[in-house]
Amino acid sequence: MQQSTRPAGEHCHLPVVSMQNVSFQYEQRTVIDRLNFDILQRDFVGLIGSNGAGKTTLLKMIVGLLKPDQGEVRLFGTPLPQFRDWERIGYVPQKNAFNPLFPATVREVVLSGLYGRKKLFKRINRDDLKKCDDALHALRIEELADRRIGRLSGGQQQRVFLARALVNSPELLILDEPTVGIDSETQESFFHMIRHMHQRHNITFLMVSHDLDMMNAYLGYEPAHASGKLKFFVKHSHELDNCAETNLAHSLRDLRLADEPEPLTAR
Ligand SMILES: Nc1ncnc2c1ncn2[C@@H]1O[C@H](COP(=O)(O)OP(=O)(O)OP(=O)(O)O)[C@@H](O)[C@H]1O
Repeated sequence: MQQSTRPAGEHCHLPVVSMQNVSFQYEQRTVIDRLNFDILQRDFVGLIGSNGAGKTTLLKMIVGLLKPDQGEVRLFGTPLPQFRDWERIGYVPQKNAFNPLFPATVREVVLSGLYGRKKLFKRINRDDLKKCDDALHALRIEELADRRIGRLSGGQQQRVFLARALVNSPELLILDEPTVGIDSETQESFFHMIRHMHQRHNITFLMVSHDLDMMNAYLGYEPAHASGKLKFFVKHSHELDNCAETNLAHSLRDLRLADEPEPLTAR
């Protein structure tokens, strides 16, 4: 098994996710086998693998929904069992499907991203509403704010979940096939937006996608690391030895899905 060899620098390349010798089994069947891999600040990691390769399982372990059978996961340097700063992480799970009768509005779903795991009953203040409006604006769904989530199309719901993941201005955004069910124009616009977020907004990405064209165009053709059937494609937002540009603007307000997406080309 290959080990990740990239250096973790001292400045803006500290490990955001660190996986050491991580294994996971479902009922005696090994899905992840002694994985060693670090995601550094401002990396964009594209995770590719065939159906059943263990991609979703890995993401669930990183967000604490599954516990590794062996090895250790650290988030921002803290062992996962002790990690509490969940607002630093935005997660968009795969295939969010809502019962049409589910009563929450789009605004309520996006606001629920602010509560995190420790502030379930937090009162909503003006600042929260502003953050929500900015997230709705970024995903171009302001006009859906008062609609019931269960009555939206799959693609519209997906945008709502992205807005929910962005509402805390997370440092790490984890996306599990985020464009499934979204039309191809919106997909291009979405990729354009996340590339922009990666390059200009100091966000680290871990994204599962079956869209090889997009992955290859942005992240190249050679995976930086492979483990079992999982392949990790990595692009850092700048040269690893040039951290001068660390203080980038980080504002949701500046983000917005483009009307006319730019063509998808490698930088
Ligand atoms: N709750 C579960 N119980 C038992 N086996 C499971 C469970 N969830 C997933 N698996 C199995 O573990 C393997 C990895 O599943 P996982 O969902 O992580 O794959 P994936 O790479 O995300 O696949 P896909 O591209 O199809 O989404 C699969 O063989 C799957 O059948």
